[in-house]
Amino acid sequence: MIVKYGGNAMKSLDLRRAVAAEIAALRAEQTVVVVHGGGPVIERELAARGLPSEFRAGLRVTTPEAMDVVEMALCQLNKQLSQDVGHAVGLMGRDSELLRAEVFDPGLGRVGRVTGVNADVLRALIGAGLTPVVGCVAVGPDGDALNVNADTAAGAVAGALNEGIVFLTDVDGVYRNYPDPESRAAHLTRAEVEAGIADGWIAGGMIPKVRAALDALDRGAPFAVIASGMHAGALSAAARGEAGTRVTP
Ligand SMILES: Nc1ncnc2c1ncn2[C@@H]1O[C@H](COP(=O)(O)OP(=O)(O)O)[C@@H](O)[C@H]1O
Ligand SMILES: CC(=O)N[C@@H](CCC(=O)OP(=O)(O)O)C(=O)O
Repeated sequence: MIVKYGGNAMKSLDLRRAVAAEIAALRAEQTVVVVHGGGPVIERELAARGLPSEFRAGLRVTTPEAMDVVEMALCQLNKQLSQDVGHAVGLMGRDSELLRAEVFDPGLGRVGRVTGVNADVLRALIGAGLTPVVGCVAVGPDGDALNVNADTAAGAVAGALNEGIVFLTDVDGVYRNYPDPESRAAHLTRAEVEAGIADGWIAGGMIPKVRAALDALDRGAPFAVIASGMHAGALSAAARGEAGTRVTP
């Protein structure tokens, strides 16, 4: 299974370690590949350098200067997470061309769209009993780094490995009436997702997440669930289909 671990569910060291412990526990039952973001860490490092943060439809406008900061911040986080999870190897998309990408939209700067995943590297690590922990910086056609939204990267990895995916975040799933948790949708079809984006009740960072879920299903993932990483036991409940929002074709 692929676990996408985002910045909102790692805002404190305690939370980060709690999620890592859940990932480690899940590994007793099944093979796990972790794909991570780190939005809040990136924000902090950009702010420390006086660089602005601007998002369009959930994607960070990434100047070459910001790209350096994104890569630096995510590389450090990658090593911390891989240590937290244990028996793991931390990799970025540049390692063995694990994540290849092209420029998504020149207006967003160095933001990437994934064009290829080196699944053999992941399979080799898994075969050696190691958990891959993948940071969402890809290599572009020019050999330079591209900033890929971590949900998008995780969806592409799930598709390439034909494995199911759980997107961990700070809400219990997709709410029909955000921020009311009572309005969580247990299931959403592609048509409902598209309508939700068009009508505006799926917004901001939830847009790349639902799109990545659909993309993962299109590429061959057997299931895609968006769930909270904020409560103990949430990951295994989501993996069993007992929590979160399951996106279906
Ligand atoms: N319909 C919705 N249901 C739940 N969350 C939503 C919805 N629309 C927008 N959101 C926002 O999406 C956020 C999750 O996306 P994001 O902040 O990118 O998370 P992460 O950093 O965990 O990837 C939620 O915290 C919430 O603010
Ligand atoms: C292009 C783009 O938006 N890249 C994201 C990559 C990190 C990420 O996605 O982190 P979360 O999973 O914590 O949101 C960014 O720069 O914030």
